[in-house]
Amino acid sequence: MGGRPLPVPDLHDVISSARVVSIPMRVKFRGVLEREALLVEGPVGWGEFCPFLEYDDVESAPWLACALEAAWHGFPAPVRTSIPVNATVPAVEPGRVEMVLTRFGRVGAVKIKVAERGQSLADDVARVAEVRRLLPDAGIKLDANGGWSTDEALAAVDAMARFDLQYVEQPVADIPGLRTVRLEVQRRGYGVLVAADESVRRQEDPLLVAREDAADLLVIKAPPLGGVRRALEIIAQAGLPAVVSSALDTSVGIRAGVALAAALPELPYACGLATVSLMAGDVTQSSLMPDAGSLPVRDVAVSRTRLERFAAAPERTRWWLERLRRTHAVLSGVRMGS
Ligand SMILES: O=C(O)CCC(=O)C1=CC=C[C@@H](O)[C@@H]1C(=O)O
Ligand SMILES: [Mg+2]
Repeated sequence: MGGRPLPVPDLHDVISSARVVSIPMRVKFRGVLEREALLVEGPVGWGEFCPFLEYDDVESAPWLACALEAAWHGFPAPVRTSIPVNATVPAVEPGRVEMVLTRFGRVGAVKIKVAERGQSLADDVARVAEVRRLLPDAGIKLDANGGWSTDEALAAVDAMARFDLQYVEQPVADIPGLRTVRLEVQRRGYGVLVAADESVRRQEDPLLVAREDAADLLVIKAPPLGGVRRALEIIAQAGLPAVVSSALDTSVGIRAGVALAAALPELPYACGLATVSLMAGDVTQSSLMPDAGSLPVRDVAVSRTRLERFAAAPERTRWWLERLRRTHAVLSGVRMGS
């Protein structure tokens, strides 16, 4: 698809600068309490390779392409200087919502995790109600990570539309289900939109959801799509509004998301790029954290001291370097951006 593939640097050059970090989370997020990432330094800066641990090498290959783009090629020209961002509230109990929100400072929008395994609709309603109570004017979006059936998704929208929701992200797992939920929510007249996330980033064809008219907007993460340039192409071809979101990365990975959001011709919603606020550390002294609801579009200077402080245990470092070797082999076979 699209533009000229970027050359993949030699494994030796990639591995020689690789550093593995393990950063504790302040709040458990998607089951993760320690976020591990491998950072590489190339001729133009640092890149972050942090596919989730359960991903295989083929699924991880575009994540490496994204890291190598950042470190060896840099980013396309920005069209804006700051990016509006949302706070992200994990599936915590209502009593912890205020503490989580405090970490983000003043924001104009909040994304709330719902449909967590082991929790009920009543738990979701209580969490969303608490956010609405604390922030009466904020834009609210929900993210179910595909955790509902279509009936459950419709019941959830019935129960929570009164909180004035902007959109529900990936209410159900599959594309036909997403389309059903989208059309039925539209028919019920709630004015709540349906966004696709996993149906773009974990789908062999990231454009299928758009072709099937199954979503009103796309939530886009640069790493699973193979980097900023490739993500820009996919968004342009999809022809739908896009919200750029993080992969729960350090400020180095967030920088790629910021570059993507900065290069998009339109940016109608706050982006999910404030997640460094959920972490208890970073690899830079000047983290990409929100100030008055926005992130600046700027580079990130990596601190050697912090790479040391958060260095992963030797066996985890070995595991990541092996993963890097295997993924590099996959990527060299398919070429970046192809
Ligand atoms: O979009 C946001 O507000 C923050 C990022 C975020 O929610 C996610 C980051 C990484 C993994 C995902 O489970 C999750 C998501 O599903 O969007
Ligand atoms: Mg999501």
